[in-house]
Amino acid sequence: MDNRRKSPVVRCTSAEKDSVDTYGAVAYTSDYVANSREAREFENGNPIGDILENQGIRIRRRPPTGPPMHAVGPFEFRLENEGNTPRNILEKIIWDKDKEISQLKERKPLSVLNKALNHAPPVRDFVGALRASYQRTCMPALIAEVKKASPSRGVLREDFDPIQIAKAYERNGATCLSVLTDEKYFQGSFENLEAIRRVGVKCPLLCKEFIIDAWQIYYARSKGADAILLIAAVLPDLDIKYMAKICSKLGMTALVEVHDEREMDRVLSIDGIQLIGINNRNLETFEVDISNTKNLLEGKRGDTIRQRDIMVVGESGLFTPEDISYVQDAGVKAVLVGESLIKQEDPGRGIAGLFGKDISV
Ligand SMILES: O=C(O)c1ccccc1NCC(=O)[C@H](O)[C@H](O)COP(=O)(O)O
Repeated sequence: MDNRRKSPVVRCTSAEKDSVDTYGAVAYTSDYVANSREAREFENGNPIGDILENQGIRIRRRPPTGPPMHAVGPFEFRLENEGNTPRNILEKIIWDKDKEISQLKERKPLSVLNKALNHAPPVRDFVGALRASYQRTCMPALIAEVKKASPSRGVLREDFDPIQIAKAYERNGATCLSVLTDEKYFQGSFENLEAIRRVGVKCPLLCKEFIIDAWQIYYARSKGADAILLIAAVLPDLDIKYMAKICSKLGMTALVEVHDEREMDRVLSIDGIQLIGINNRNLETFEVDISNTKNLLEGKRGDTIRQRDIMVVGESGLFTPEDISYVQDAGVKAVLVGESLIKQEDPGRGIAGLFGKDISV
């Protein structure tokens, strides 16, 4: 029997260690540390950097070397390290998130979070609610997004009251809510998530975050989240597998987001994924094209999804009843909508406008 995968000690070459640090594949502290890194080393015998490249992951977890600016000599000339400039907005968000999480983790280590989990509100069945809604209405279930601002559109709504918006969404037929928690780029917060649950909104809640560390899943649960987002463009397969496992242990749902064929194929090769989001927005360029949903659901991919009864969510750029019909015809059973609702004078009523009818009945 080959016991190597069970060994608790894994030695990386320095090149491997550098690429682990740069790409920052999840830093675990359990047996999984050994197993996942080991698995990575053994997968085709390649170092981590090559494995990520093989999976088409271009987003680096942190700058390759040193800080983006550094001081030189006694006069403190500041030099820009151009190699350390993020290649696109998604990479910039991830680099900032990485720093933010290391600080948060120091303040609230897992031992502290574990205690908080005992006081968290009970988990609601996010994917179950979407399935039930689709079966009941034969229309895509709505995940309505509580979103104040975004990097592509700036501030979407000045008079932003997350609790009133969440209540209005629920009253007007949303099945689930997506709550942005990133502060820097979306002006969201975990306080919003907590408050929405605390005031008695019953819709299951998706914590809309850039998850790059398993710690964030426990944190989201401690704040009342029922589901989290895993972005395939950012996370290697092993991270998705591991994080999806943590979700199911906590009773949560993982919404695994893809944007292109390659990401879809990667996610379909992972066992047990129940909910896949197809983002019509390219997070590197901000281009939005709803035909992306249709393209990714054509042919064999669509067949596999139907055979496995995977629920697909159409995400971003949905504004009209025609858009909803278009993605439904393509095969989605749920939609995730932010901008087109939040910009309405009455975001709750905006739901009837989006679907072309009142869906609260
Ligand atoms: O919305 C952005 O500008 C954005 C930029 C970088 C990363 C993620 C981003 N958005 C996340 C989402 O995909 C959307 O919030 C969500 O799908 C709703 O989209 P929309 O209905 O178009 O607001």
